[in-house]
Amino acid sequence: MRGNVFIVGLGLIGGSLALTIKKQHPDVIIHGYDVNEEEMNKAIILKIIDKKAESFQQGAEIADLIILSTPVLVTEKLMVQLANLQLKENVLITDTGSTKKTIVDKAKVLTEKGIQFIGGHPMAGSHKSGVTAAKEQLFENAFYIFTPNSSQKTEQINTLKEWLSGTKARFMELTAEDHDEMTGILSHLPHVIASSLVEQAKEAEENYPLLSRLAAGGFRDITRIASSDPTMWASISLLNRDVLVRLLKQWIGKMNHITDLIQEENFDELYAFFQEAKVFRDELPVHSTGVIHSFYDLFIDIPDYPGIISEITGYLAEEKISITNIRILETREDVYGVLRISFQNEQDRSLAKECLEKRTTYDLFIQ
Ligand SMILES: NC(=O)C1=CN([C@@H]2O[C@H](COP(=O)(O)OP(=O)(O)OC[C@H]3O[C@@H](n4cnc5c(N)ncnc54)[C@H](O)[C@@H]3O)[C@@H](O)[C@H]2O)C=CC1
Ligand SMILES: O=C(O)C(=O)Cc1ccc(O)cc1
Repeated sequence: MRGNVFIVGLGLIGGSLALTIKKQHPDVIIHGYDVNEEEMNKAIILKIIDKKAESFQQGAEIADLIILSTPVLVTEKLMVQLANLQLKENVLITDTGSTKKTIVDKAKVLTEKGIQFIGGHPMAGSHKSGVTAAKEQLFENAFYIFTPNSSQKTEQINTLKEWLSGTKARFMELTAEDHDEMTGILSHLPHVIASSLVEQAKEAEENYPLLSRLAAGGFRDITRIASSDPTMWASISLLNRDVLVRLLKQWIGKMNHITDLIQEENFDELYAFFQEAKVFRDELPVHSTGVIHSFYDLFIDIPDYPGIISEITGYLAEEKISITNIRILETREDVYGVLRISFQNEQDRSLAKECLEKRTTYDLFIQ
């Protein structure tokens, strides 16, 4: 592909898409725009974009492809602005927002003027934000959902898929309604719950100052996503509010029921509740990279002795397996610690697992 790609919102998602598009289509010029001047400058320094647009209008008017990767409430406003600009005749516009129904509805302001808009949502990411977190492999193997309207031609969708082929994502088409219902269940509701668990712990810390230090294991796993950007999540909660409010009421109903079971000391029904959840959770596909999975992490139960980390990284280095991050997750009361090593992709993680299985006796696991 050739031409000008204009990316608005140079954060984790905009930056990562810029990298994948440039890699796949080296002849294109990637123009970037962000209200935060610092993010734009970082994007240039890190070679994530080729040029800073002089303004939203200037970047939009020369573009063949426009990608809106801003918080969803902002995206809707930018769509209205785009409808009033002199865009190229065949420009294709897409977004990356985590909600789709209201955005696709808003697209009428564009389609009425003959401008093509196809809603998009790369369902991979992380709790990190900003252009410095951008990476080329972010979307590899993840689902990338499109929510075209009924009048959109296959040719336009195929053109968008071609632009985005460097993501190596698995493209899927859904209605905006189905998209918002499923992401509500898998992503938006869990985010609200994760943040509320953290809030509850924060309030309890006044009486139990040791609480933060003890927060490990399960609590950390279930609340990781509470570290995500608050502007992004407040916007998502408002735009998917009908679905989210319904899901929250359903969840509160379930929690009331569980509360009753606990109060009644009803072991059998509590057992059934935990058992059903375990069976469904255990059967979720492990290697998929939907909303549920976003990292290529390998966890290693290591003995706590000096030199252990260099021993492990040494084995990986000898087999030329690169790592992107390394962290001791928790120091437990017993002898073992858990080392988490992150890799760029599934292949590197499998090679690492094989390498360490061969060379060590430590327990390895993938979440
Ligand atoms: N973070 C994630 O894991 C995922 C996020 N998304 C969606 O992608 C979009 C972008 O998310 P992230 O990249 O994570 O956010 P981010 O916070 O890393 O980046 C968003 C960028 O938009 C910029 N921005 C805000 N208002 C603007 C405006 N009026 N004009 C130009 N730039 C503006 C911000 O300064 C920021 O640099 C959101 O709609 C989000 O719902 C989709 C999939 C995953
Ligand atoms: O960090 C995680 O696990 C996420 O859930 C990332 C994420 C955030 C928003 C999306 O719309 C899709 C993926």
